[in-house]
Amino acid sequence: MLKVENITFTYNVKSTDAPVLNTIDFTVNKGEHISIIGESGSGKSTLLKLIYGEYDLNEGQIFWKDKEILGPKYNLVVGYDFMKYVAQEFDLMPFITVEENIGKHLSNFFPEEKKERVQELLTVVELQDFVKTKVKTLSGGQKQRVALARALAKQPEIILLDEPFSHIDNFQKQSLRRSVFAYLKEKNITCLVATHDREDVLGYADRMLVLHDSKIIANNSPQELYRHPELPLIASFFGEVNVLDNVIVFAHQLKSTDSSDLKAIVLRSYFKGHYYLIEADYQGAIIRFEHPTALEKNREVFLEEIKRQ
Ligand SMILES: Nc1ncnc2c1ncn2[C@@H]1O[C@H](COP(=O)(O)OP(=O)(O)OP(=O)(O)O)[C@@H](O)[C@H]1O
Repeated sequence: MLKVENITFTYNVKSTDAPVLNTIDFTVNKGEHISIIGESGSGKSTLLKLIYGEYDLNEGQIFWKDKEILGPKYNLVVGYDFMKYVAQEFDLMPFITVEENIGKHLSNFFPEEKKERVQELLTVVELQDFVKTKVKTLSGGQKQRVALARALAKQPEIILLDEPFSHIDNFQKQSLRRSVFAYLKEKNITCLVATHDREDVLGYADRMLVLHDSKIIANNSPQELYRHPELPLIASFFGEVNVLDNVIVFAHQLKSTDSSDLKAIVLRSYFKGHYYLIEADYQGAIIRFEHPTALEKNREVFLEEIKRQ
């Protein structure tokens, strides 16, 4: 189990700046999949780096099982064998092949096993055709996949992923995500994923931690946070949000009807695939709802709320 106990961290200890993270406290069970979300600059990467032991904490402690994770003040070499961290910058060796990068820390005593292991990992990250390719010739997305495979090579107990699919194109993202996350679950590897992308979360995360103003403002399952978002910030992670009479209403919970008290004037329609997102003026403020077709500007619409599914 990972225990993060009341940690506080400031990059510049001498400054009077507010801490980047303030009394952060949570636990993660073995094999659990946690998503860390929050606006840009909310401290997601910093939290992963602290868990990895890259910096010294100002206050608090971090434990993996009974082992305390310590920063550079106490450790000559950053990091532990049981934990891997895949940063946004991948830190690969450019002049050797994909195969050599992934197998770098695997034993050479059993060359057949090593080859099989590398092959297995290349399948997980869907990079089978690039075994002998030199890393420097790969695209950003391909490098990101090599970094993922390398982190998995020695089967860590816990893996920290910072925006793991940010460089992968949309054509491959879905299937790669399924493959990597299924692999982590199957091997019971605990994972913490910092992300902006709700597709990385929904369907995969057991729990979401939401960071805001240096604190954790929510720590719950995606289902629970979707059904009962306490703040627009949390709700907006799941989709377009309106606040009507202090109640959070998703755009997909509003539909047009023949008449209602909620009268709005259409401003703009956005094509979204199987629906249009309509932006309308409601009492001088913007309201957004979903509609099967585009609606012409200045048209009057009446909206009603449908229950959250
Ligand atoms: N090495 C550093 N030195 C000083 N300040 C830093 C350093 N790294 C990050 N920060 C600051 O700490 C805060 C949190 O940054 P962090 O990268 O953890 O946020 P994030 O939530 O991961 O952001 P993003 O979603 O944009 O990646 C930001 O205000 C950032 O400017």
